[in-house]
Amino acid sequence: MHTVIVYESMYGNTREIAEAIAEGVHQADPEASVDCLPVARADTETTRTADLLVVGGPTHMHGMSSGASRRMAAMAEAKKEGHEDAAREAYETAEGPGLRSWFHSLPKTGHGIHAAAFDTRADMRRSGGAANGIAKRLNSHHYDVVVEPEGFIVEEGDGPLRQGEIERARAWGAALV
Ligand SMILES: Cc1cc2nc3c(=O)[nH]c(=O)nc-3n(C[C@H](O)[C@H](O)[C@H](O)COP(=O)(O)O)c2cc1C
Repeated sequence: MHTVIVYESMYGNTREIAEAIAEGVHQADPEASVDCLPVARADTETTRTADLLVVGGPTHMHGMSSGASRRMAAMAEAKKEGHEDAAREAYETAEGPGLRSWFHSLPKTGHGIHAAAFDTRADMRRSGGAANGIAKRLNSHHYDVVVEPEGFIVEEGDGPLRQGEIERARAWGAALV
């Protein structure tokens, strides 16, 4: 069993959730190999070998991020005093590929392979969340999306994650295998 988790993250919250999901998969199936990769490092060779593909990203403007929203995210961080390192990381991420362009290069060869979508978001009530768009794209690449898209909550626009979300992500990951 080979699980590949691909994430996009501007401020690190989605990365933390992705890593917790990886821990959950590993706890549920210690024999499984798990790759947890930022979108810039997730090439087609890695995804080609997955038996389970999990994809997640931050919610921007009620959906998946765009080039413009990622630049906005980096600029917002740069305005905050004491957030210089986070802003630098966010700018680097904004320069790299987002999930939208990653899906363009993902071969449509998912036939029957299990998949799941998640996002992080600031407010459940206001937002449809990026996970719906991710699940739609997984479906259009012929993956078999086996659970409802899931959202994990960040307390402020840039985090931290709400208390309990790491544990919830671990349990969500464990239930996938
Ligand atoms: C440009 C921008 C737009 C956002 N739009 C939404 C939104 O529509 N709904 C929401 O719940 N959160 C929104 N957020 C908050 C993000 O979801 C939050 O920054 C993200 O989950 C943090 O994940 P990350 O640390 O992995 O980047 C927005 C954030 C930014 C920077």
